[in-house]
Amino acid sequence: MTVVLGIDSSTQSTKVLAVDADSGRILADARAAHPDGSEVDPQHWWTACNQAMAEVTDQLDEPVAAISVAGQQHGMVTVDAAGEPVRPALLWNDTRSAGQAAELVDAIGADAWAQRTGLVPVASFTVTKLAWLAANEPENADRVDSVLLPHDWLTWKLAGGGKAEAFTDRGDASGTGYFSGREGRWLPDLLGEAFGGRNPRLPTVLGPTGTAGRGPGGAVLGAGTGDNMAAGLGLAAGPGDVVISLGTSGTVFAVTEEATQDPSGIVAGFCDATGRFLPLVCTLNAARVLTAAASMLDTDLAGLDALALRAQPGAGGLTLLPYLDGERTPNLPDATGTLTGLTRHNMTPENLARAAVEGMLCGLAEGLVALRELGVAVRRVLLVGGASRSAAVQAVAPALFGVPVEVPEPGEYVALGAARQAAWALTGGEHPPVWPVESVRFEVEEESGSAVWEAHAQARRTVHGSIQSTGEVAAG
Ligand SMILES: Nc1ncnc2c1ncn2[C@@H]1O[C@H](COP(=O)(O)OP(=O)(O)O)[C@@H](O)[C@H]1O
Ligand SMILES: O=C(CO)[C@@H](O)[C@H](O)COP(=O)(O)O
Repeated sequence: MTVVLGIDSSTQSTKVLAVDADSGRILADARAAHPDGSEVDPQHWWTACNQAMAEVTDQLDEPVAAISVAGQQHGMVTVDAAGEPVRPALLWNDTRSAGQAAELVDAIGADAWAQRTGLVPVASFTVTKLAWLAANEPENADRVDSVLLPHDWLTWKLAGGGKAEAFTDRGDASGTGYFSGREGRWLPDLLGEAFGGRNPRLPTVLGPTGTAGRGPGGAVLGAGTGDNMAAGLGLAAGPGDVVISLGTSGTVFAVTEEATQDPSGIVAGFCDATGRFLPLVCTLNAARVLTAAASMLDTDLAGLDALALRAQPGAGGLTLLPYLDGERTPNLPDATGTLTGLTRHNMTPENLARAAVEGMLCGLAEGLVALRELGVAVRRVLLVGGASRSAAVQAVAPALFGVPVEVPEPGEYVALGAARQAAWALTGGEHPPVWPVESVRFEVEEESGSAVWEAHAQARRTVHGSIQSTGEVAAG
């Protein structure tokens, strides 16, 4: 048996799966938590990665032949000439660089950004974080020898760190804001302009089956990729499939043959992990809206589900705009959440729970509309991420998305995608190994979706006006 490891180093935790490369059967799994916060010392990820890997390998009889790491996208990991982090990493959900994002858009215009990089800068993207570092911590900026993403840094650490060469893939590179997905190359001029004329070293970009050296025990290291790209690979998403992930972030994405460009900035034109493209919409507020709502209602996640399922669609007229951590799509980095429509009669725990589920899902439903507008076919939604396990989410999602929803089992598709990439790195060839994916299907049974969605859109217009992609809020 050939054993491969897939590692998912995402915002809240590291998850590791050991998989039989021939059948796709899961042999062992483990997870280790990360600290909270949008600024994190990468050493915490390394500690969690080693802890979860050790737990998995202790359960195996065979050696590990290959390893791939999938990581949360966009995080700015700055490394000095001695190979040490210059400062804690700034994560994708850190909004402090919103001002720099707006300045970068003003400098060359949203159309030029979309054409050159597939993206229009918002605070999540690495390029804006480097601009923030240059403006606010110039001494740290001067010490930066290379800039890596979380998955690049972990792969490099697995290869021994120090003098080992650093690698990335086109999927994760496409989320930096200084990479051209269509041309498959870095854009050092954009990086230099954002980073005050500095041009740090960047990792070598590998193709889907490229290898990044050898890791622990001589295991082959795959290129790794961003967590959303890995989920696409783990699910073998094809035409008509839209993946919606309800993790720390909410993401809506599809795999396409052609690169997309959306100058409105709503859909980011990323690359995928198979040589194709991954148009994606991301919200900052997903699974943690439900944990926050459960805590407010003094219950747990199962209790929140039970409450939400007792309420009627539309939550008796309550609408939650769940911008609890600010928001990226729509681009409202400084927003807070809003609950509208309260009356003495509808202010019940059941309606509050239902409004939290509907509010979170409406943010994703907007992403589905944006993908459709770019010509992406939507025949079914594949729902993954921690909150896809919620019974209330599974019940409410089909009506709001307007298409059948399939929840694949088991749940860790980012780690599974990383494992599949590792197996592909061993075999080479045009296509990754075929592994079966079982799922449970939920049909559209209620007509209530469009009314809930319209109430959400109306609340958004009332509270935030009509929102432009650059973060401007125009009354309207
Ligand atoms: N049954 C559930 N209902 C709602 N949320 C859940 C459930 N199970 C897990 N979650 C939430 O999912 C989140 C973790 O999802 P995950 O996809 O692992 O996140 P990430 O990969 O972004 O770190 C946590 O916020 C957790 O509370
Ligand atoms: O910024 C994005 C996508 O553009 C996020 O999806 C991050 O990749 C973090 O993902 P999770 O930790 O929520 O899985």
